[in-house]
Amino acid sequence: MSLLELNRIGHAFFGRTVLQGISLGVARQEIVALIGPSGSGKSTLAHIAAGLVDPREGRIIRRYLRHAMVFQDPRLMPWATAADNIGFPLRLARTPRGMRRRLVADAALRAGLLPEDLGKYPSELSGGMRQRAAIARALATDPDFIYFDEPFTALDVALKRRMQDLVIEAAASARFAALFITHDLLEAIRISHRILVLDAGGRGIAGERLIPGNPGSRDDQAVFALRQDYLAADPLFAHIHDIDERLRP
Ligand SMILES: Nc1ncnc2c1ncn2[C@@H]1O[C@H](COP(=O)(O)OP(=O)(O)OP(=O)(O)O)[C@@H](O)[C@H]1O
Repeated sequence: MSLLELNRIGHAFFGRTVLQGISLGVARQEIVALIGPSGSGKSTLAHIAAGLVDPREGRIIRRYLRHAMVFQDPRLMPWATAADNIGFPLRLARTPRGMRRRLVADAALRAGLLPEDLGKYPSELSGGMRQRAAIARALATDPDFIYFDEPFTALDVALKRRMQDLVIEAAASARFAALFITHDLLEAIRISHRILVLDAGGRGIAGERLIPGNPGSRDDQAVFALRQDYLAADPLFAHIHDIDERLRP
């Protein structure tokens, strides 16, 4: 049974249809990448799935216990240290201070932050460190589902790769499921079990591909080769680099 189920979701902003007839499911411990052209409604769909936006149509079934979100912008509070940022959702949940400190330290370690980084303010952290703090904040509450909304788009290639590995390792050890939104096909192939492609005109899911092997077990050559195959020969991926506003009627 899926942890997250979307049934025929539709949405419009100011009368303009953004999403139509979107149905998808994410199983326990499954990482599903959602890919689609810029403006095709990926973020809107993640916001709807997470309950931040009410859809105009459709039904959402959430069977997970706790979700967390990681956005492209780390969204850290500038006046709070990394530790206080990471611990913020725990504070909201009234987790006792001692336990909070332990959970923050553990999440920070898993996200690749050093103990000395925890006392720093966001302005004292690099872009990569800030994103690590955002991931640590997500991991701290021990979610069984995480929404990632293009979290690494702003990072350079080498850092992006390290952050992808971090997510792959964290997902394997903490056993969370994820909906991972990206417009980077290579990232989708590296990180996910399954790729869903949004229709370029917003009319549902155009199709899906199961990626052979498990995230973390695929060698680079296979990942690059699969990306080449998809881009060169698979019609499902023909429009993923379009800007959909130009395609819409
Ligand atoms: N709050 C809003 N009010 C009005 N229009 C919106 C709002 N949020 C998104 N849109 C519009 O809905 C469409 C889909 O936006 P969305 O951000 O979901 O797409 P996306 O696929 O995530 O794009 P990108 O890959 O560029 O981030 C866009 O045309 C966008 O301008």
